[in-house]
Amino acid sequence: MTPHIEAGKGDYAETVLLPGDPQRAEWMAQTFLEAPRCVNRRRGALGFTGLYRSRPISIQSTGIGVSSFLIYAHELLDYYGARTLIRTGTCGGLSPELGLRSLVISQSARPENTESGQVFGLYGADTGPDPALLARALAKAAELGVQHHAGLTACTDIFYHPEARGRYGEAKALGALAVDMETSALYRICAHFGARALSLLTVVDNLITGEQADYSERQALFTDMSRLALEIAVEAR
Ligand SMILES: O=P(O)(O)O[C@H]1O[C@H](CO)[C@@H](O)[C@H]1O
Ligand SMILES: O=c1cc[nH]c(=O)[nH]1
Repeated sequence: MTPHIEAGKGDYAETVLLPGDPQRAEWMAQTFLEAPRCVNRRRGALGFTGLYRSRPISIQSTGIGVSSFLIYAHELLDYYGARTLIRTGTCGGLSPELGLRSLVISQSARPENTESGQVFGLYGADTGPDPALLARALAKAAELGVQHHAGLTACTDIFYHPEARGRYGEAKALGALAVDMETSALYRICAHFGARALSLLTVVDNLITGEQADYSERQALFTDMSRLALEIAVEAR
């Protein structure tokens, strides 16, 4: 076990899907995995291991923001031997085309994180997803007929910001599609540990139009993202 995870060594698969929300982790495990087993309940950060297409896959919730995310990612990579981390997160759309339920494949993440951004400077240059995982995601999405947007995403530490909709000017000028609170950390920490990373995000609100998905209806939005992540995961070796 680790300070934040009660599972034993060997309880996690080498490939771990990472939603922020523990309820999404539970829904994904119960909906898509065969014989899902809960391996972590500590602090309510639910984690599960089961089978998808006969291959062991884990799903671990990571909480909100880089600080929480890095604790789970670090312990999975450093102690549990995870080699592939695929985030299945939510995000806010940064252009009107990114309506509710749009699926975003993050091809690179621009950090607006404060302290963690400085610490990540110690880890080396900016980085993105594993190229092979990204290529597989694009191919699988096409094969499965899953509509998606692939491109730059922004990553922030601050959900409620005084500048509200006026934010992300620079990122938007660079073409950023959406914003979340963990993807740049995922790409950095996996590069540091020599592991593979990819971030898939579903739009649950739009910062330009102001539309928002109701929490109670959200799970229905996550089917495409979850299936795509699992189809990519079973081929990750
Ligand atoms: O739904 P998750 O995966 O937690 O992702 C997004 O939702 C949270 C904010 O509501 C942040 O963690 C953000 O990145
Ligand atoms: O980080 C996030 C996630 C969802 N919606 C947002 O506006 N930001």
